Amino acid sequence: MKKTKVCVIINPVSGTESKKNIPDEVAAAFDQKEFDLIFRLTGYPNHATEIAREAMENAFDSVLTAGGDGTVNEVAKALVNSDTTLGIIPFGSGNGLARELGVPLDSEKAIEIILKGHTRTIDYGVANEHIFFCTCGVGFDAFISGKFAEEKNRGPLGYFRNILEGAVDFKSEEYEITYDDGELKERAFIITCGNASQYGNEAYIAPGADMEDGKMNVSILKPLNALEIPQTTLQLFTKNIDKNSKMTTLLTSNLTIKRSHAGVMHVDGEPIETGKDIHVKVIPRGLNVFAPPKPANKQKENETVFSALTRWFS
Ligand SMILES: Nc1ncnc2c1ncn2[C@@H]1O[C@H](COP(=O)(O)OP(=O)(O)OP(=O)(O)O)[C@@H](O)[C@H]1O
Repeated sequence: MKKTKVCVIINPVSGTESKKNIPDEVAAAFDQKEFDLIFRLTGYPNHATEIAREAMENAFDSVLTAGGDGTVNEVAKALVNSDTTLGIIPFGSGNGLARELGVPLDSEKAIEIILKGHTRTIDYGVANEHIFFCTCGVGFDAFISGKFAEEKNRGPLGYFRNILEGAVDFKSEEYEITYDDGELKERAFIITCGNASQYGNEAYIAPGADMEDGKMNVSILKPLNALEIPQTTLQLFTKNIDKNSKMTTLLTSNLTIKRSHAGVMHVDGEPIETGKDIHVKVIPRGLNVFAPPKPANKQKENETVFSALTRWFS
């Protein structure tokens, strides 16, 4: 019988936890009579894309990634529109795609999900030729992603420190936005295109987004004053930010953002320098990924502060 070929890509620097036991954990879980396993460590940024492309060209059935959203993005963008399935063993700081798909953050349970073999085929987005799976955008979040890229502490504390420091330096810009049903001009603190509903870390910037609807939810948040920040932060973590009076939400498959000068945007949390104009589109159902079945009613459940805190600390 032909064995199933599985390539496991490990990013040794993502997140805060050690990955040294991952090869043993995966090798113990997969029956070697059924699976051919190879393990590869990434040595530099974008190395994961090269490894995943090689695996795809060599007819690997699946590529598993032990890393965060940056590594998942690097692997997944090599696998789009192919028969090779992505598996996620979350080891990042934000783990946005894993959380969005209901993949457990515990590595043993994530491996179980992969072994169960249930897959989903999700949409992905392209922003000026850069592929994303969760979110891309401009404004404060892109500014913070640039600061976080230089941060040594990759955990949530590093994020919080950068957010607090960034709030002092950041200036909102004016944008012209064209989407499927019209156009608008807005000064914005954040413009986020959500294929997924969250950035990662359960921060729900686009609570209504669905990864299988062929569309993105665009969240445009106007500049906030100091008194509005606590409530907006609470709404971000309780899936209620779409109710904020400063938020406009668009549902679209294409979007153009024009700004007065070139600058940074983020793509799945990674900062990228790009031009004045940003074109974003959704490619429907382009990535196969191991995940638990989608809940029957993926209507967003609003959360209480208590349930959000429980999720964070559990
Ligand atoms: N050997 C390496 N040395 C330095 N950087 C690497 C190496 N291998 C991969 N990278 C880079 O590490 C970066 C961070 O990885 P990743 O995004 O997976 O983790 P994270 O930022 O901690 O998690 P998350 O994106 O979920 O917040 C990626 O941009 C990737 O290109």
